[in-house]
Amino acid sequence: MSTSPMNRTTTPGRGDPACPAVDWERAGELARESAGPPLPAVTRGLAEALGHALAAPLRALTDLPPFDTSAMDGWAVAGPGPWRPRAGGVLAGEEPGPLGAGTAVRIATGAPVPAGASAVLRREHGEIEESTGLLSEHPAGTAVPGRDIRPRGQECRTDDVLLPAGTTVTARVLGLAAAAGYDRLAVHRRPTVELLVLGDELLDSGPPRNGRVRDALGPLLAPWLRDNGAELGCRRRIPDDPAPLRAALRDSTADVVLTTGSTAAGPVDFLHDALAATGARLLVDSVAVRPGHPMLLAALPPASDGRPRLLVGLPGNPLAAVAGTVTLAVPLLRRLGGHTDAEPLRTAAAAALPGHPRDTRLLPVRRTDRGARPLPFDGPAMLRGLACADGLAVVPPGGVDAGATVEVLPLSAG
Ligand SMILES: Nc1nc2c(c(=O)[nH]1)N[C@H]1C(S)=C(S)[C@@H](COP(=O)(O)OP(=O)(O)OC[C@H]3O[C@@H](n4cnc5c(N)ncnc54)[C@H](O)[C@@H]3O)O[C@H]1N2
Ligand code: MOO
Repeated sequence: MSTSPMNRTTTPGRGDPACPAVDWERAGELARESAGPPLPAVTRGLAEALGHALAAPLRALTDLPPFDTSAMDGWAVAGPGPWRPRAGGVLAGEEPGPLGAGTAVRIATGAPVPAGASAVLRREHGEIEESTGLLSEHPAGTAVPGRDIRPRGQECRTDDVLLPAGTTVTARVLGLAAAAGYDRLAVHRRPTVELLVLGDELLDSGPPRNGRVRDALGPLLAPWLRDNGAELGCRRRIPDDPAPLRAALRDSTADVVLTTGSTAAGPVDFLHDALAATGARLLVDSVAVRPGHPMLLAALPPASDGRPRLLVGLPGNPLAAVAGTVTLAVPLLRRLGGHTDAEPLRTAAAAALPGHPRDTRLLPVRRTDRGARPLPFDGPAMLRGLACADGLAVVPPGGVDAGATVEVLPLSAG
């Protein structure tokens, strides 16, 4: 009997009626459950904390604003006018002396308001009369007590919880943490990921040629995974040969190994065999979703230091791989990294969204004023629709009528 790969007939685990495809929602739950508790907390400088999840609530280390602050350029005034202006002025960053009743001092936006001041009079509302040298307000009654003063503690008091644990550290969170006095943050360690791209037909540069195609998934997945809190270590191509794949699965020290391709029953689809040979345990072996149904999740034997290791097998067809990413990889990585799950987004369907007879369908859509609009070029091997999309509609079996509500998984702008 020939040993050519074309003669392989084994399809371990697949198409087996005793082992049906997992329901789409359940697949995401299984991915989260397989993560176990989030990875341990570590301390990081602000810039390094970007993309991690907070391991503890972010509590204010100060009142904000930390002192009564001028909201405008003008004069700090004490009591009703007219006022006698004091020499000099108060700039942001200075600590002014107290202001006596009936006097005023020039003040800049952001400067601490002197003790005794009752209001800030904007530059455009004050005038110094040449004859008397006194400052008066226009119109009268402008400098009511508290006007244009941001009172100490207006935004928060020391120890207030500003953000809960599990919040993803974004640029906006870094800004708030710095304002609240932080130099370092307690965050969860990010899961390390090794990305293995399978397929001898793949090219790394230039146009497709001689029956070969470009690797679209390496460039697509690396930033997508980082965006979901992964620390992407190694990204490499594995030849269509069982031995190097087995070695890669055995030797990887990453928390999560992500493979692309080789999930199905083709002549060189060695992933199932390699998992079996490595002693991996299949947790999900195909999901009732289109595209992407051959996706899989497995527990690899632990690392030498005892750390659990998981594997997500993404199908090779590019849109199917994206379906596997949002179904299994993203929930797994976010749970490992300690990120709180986002609330599901529901919106109207701007047009009928065609469904699969039995399985969930993930359909690239663009969110418009009238709801989620399906995009052309949504085949499993296509990326053209996805590149224009800002969401993936989760279309239940049978489809969604125009105007009906549908869940949408948002796609980041990055
Ligand atoms: N007899 C059956 N054949 C197939 C079935 C099935 O149920 N029965 N399922 C189909 C479905 S659905 C999918 S999805 C694919 C999954 O295949 P694999 O995960 O084994 O992936 P490959 O065979 O390696 O590749 C499939 C396709 O994708 C292209 N590819 C792979 N990697 C990349 C990449 N990094 N960048 C761009 N394109 C990639 C590859 O060249 C193939 O064209 O199986 C179906 N077959
Ligand atoms: O998963 Mo295949 O259709 O799901 O390309």
